[in-house]
Amino acid sequence: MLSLPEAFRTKITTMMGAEEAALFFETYQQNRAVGLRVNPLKVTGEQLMERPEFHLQPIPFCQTGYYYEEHDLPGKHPFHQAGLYYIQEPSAMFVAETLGAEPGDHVLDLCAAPGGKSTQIAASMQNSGLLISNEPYPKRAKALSENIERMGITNTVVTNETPERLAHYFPGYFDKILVDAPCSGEGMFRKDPDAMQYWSPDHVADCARLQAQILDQAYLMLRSGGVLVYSTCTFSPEEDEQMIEQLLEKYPDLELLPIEKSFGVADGRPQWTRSKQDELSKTARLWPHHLQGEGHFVAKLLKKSETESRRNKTAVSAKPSELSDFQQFEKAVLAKKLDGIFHFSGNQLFLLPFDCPDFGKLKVIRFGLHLGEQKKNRFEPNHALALALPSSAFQQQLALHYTENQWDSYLRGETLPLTDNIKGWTVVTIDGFPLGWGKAAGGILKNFYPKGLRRRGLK
Ligand SMILES: C[S@@+](CC[C@H](N)C(=O)[O-])C[C@H]1O[C@@H](n2cnc3c(N)ncnc32)[C@H](O)[C@@H]1O
Repeated sequence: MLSLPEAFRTKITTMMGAEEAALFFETYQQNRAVGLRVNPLKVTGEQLMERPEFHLQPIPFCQTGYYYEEHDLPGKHPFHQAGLYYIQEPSAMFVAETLGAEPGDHVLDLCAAPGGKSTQIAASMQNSGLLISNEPYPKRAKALSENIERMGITNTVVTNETPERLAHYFPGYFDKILVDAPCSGEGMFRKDPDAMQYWSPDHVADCARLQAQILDQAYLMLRSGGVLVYSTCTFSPEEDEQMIEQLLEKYPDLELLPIEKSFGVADGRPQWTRSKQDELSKTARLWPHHLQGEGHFVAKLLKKSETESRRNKTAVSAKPSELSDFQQFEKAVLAKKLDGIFHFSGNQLFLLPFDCPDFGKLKVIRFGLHLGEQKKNRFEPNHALALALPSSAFQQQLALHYTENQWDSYLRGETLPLTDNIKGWTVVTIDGFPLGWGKAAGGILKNFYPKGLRRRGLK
């Protein structure tokens, strides 16, 4: 049994009443449910359910979500490295479902690391349109960028910026914005007991102040007719219904949209606000005593007025003469031609979606698909390229199988023996799904699995 902060217990009991509070506290004596979200850019849920290594049950409030059993250890399976799924707390999966991003949209995920929701949003956009996935803390932005890469996402620019600087570049630009705000984390005490150490009524108030500032910038960046989703993983009304109450008072052109609720997803609680207006029950709460998942709050808003947008230039294309080494590589190694804006950042070549804007002086960690590096008179592919395409897009592959040991050696960075007489860049696959690059010469495959991702003792 977790020992919850006393002030938290008292607050919840006052808010809910003794009867409901008892049901709520009871959940802290039970194990939490664990989930993974299948990556539809690469695989279907049915394909994974057929595998004997996994014991999956659908999560009813997320189309691509599944509960797994703890002993399945999906984080250690090579399919994880191949980006076939993202391990994610089940309730968190409801948030991106609510945003409803579609192919062709311009979407901003303003507080995005480590990327659970961004990877879900990009999947629902089927890699078409533009997602800007932002995180202000550099280390967290790096983890976000790695997850975007692992999941084979190509329509996303990862930025490491403050909301204020982004708003300067992108006023009135986005069709959809997600603010999955930094919060007091009350809903994650079971998942992350350390969060209890930081909890205090003052911390709740500090979080609420920061959330209001972030929302001001998100509002500026939303176009007229655009949709803003705000979410937290906390129960405190100051960060939830009261935050939305204040937002609606400050911006009368925002309107709450209904959220489809079933399978235990509950209404927001207007009775925990000053105005008690019914409208606030359109927001959603996910409670651990109502469903198999942790605590979350979600609100969905529509912006009705115009914000003047700025004319963004389009990202700069590489000159045809700069692309000759890449084109030679493309012809020799890939089975299909790539299309989009080819863009150099230093000597790194990226492929951007066609209408991608110029990012000026903003700090960008990843521009769309990282194709590789222009070396002296040759082109070297990036890991991201192996993970973004299906195995059929490569001319040569070394096919590894889960039931054999070689995949473990590959992920540790070892060279692999070859039986075929192949030469040059080769994609390494695990049961047909790309894992990374190798380069064949003299009967062995030199390992190009990125050093930073190599692990010891995966099994
Ligand atoms: C709840 S977490 C986001 C989780 C993420 N959306 C996901 O699904 O994986 C909130 C994030 O907001 C970031 N953050 C903190 N201060 C911020 C600010 N002023 N503006 C934007 N993001 C901020 C935190 O570093 C953290 O990564």
